[in-house]
Amino acid sequence: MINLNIEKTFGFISKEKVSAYEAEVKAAQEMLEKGTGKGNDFLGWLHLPSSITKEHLADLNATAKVLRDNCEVVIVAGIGGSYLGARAVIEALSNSFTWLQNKKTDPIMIYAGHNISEDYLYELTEYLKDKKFGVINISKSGTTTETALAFRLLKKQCEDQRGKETAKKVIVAVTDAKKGAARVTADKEGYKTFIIPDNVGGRFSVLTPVGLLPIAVAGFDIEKLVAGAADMEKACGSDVAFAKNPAAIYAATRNELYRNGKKIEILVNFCPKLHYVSEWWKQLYGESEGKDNKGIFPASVDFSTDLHSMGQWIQEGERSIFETVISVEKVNHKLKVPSDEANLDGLNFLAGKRVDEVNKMAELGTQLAHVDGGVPNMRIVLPELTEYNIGGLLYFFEKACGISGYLLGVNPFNQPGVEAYKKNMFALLNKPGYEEESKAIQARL
Ligand SMILES: O=P(O)(O)OC[C@H]1O[C@](O)(CO)[C@@H](O)[C@@H]1O
Repeated sequence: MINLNIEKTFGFISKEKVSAYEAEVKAAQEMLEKGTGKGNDFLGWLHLPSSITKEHLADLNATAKVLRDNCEVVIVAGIGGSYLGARAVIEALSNSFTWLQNKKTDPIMIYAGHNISEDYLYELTEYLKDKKFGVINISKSGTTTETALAFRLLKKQCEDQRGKETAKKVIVAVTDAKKGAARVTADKEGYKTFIIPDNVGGRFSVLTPVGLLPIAVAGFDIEKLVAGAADMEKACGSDVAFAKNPAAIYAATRNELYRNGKKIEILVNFCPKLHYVSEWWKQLYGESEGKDNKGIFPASVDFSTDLHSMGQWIQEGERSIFETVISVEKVNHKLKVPSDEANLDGLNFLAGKRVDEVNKMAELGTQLAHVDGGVPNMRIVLPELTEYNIGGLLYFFEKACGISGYLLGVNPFNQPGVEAYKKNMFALLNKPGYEEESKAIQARL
């Protein structure tokens, strides 16, 4: 279970002011529970962990086995909420170099449909030429251009390379029950499909088949992931006292910081495996809160890597930021710094120490330096990188996001702003149905 510490924000905001959010948070929790707030048709994530059945997990694991048995590479085609959650979990739990090892017990997971780079797609299709590959096509709307484009290429290549019958077996669709082109194709081709519930938005969908299927295919235990999320659902429940509820405290603290001019939250890790947890978190908070000309800007850094690039800005730039650090208490492996008689690099003062001890001192030193430099600091401790803990972390962030959005006074469950670029792109590409927009945009060029 995670542990949240907000002590190092108290030089900047007061404990009393955070505690004073209790009533506001209670109201936000009630809006979520009773479905009386904005975006109330998208609350399916709220009690999702505790409602996932054993049968559903067994169905996912059975499909994952088909892909694992028949594929050396599996492509997860999706964008935003339709790939970030899966990638966040898979990368957090994977050996950093698995994909380079010769003896593989799990399929290589590759992501596509999250960009429109011709080089990326060309290089991917080239790489796949001699591979037994499968595809998980993930799109809630079933019409997202980036994903549909990649899937068109991958479907054709899979059928050409592996034959239509095998392709049918190794292509799985995760999409809406009825709507969208991905559903039409899956039904027509007879693919195995999983449904994304109507009332779960993309960025809250990691615990639906959107995240669970790829995570199971990659070889991780989705039962433990869901168990961790379910325990966190309890720990962050509306019946848990404000002071003991981590989602409530996190939501209150970040809103109090925002109201005091801290407009940017930087999610920090000291473990590169967590890079995609930050990417997932950025979409979750960015799409949920960045609207009506309001919202904390969610940013992220990987330390100590980025201390050597962004560290200067964070230490001495404009004081409009705060940090939320995810700290992993216990690493998976042991590696000690060797001693060296010549000591040419002068590192013998570290000899015999675990590498993680050096990392932890970098973490502590950074926290003290940044707080001294005027950066409020929250700390989330994860006991270990396991399915259970990651499941808990993801649900914690989701619950806090729902509360935080209501504290901010926005609808945390829509994303009208992302349509603007799509409309222009379709107009520029002369998509049927966009004739008027095409004319108007051409006149502006
Ligand atoms: O699952 P879909 O419908 O392809 O959408 C992918 C992503 O695109 C968005 O709809 C934004 O356009 C996100 O909210 C979503 O996670």
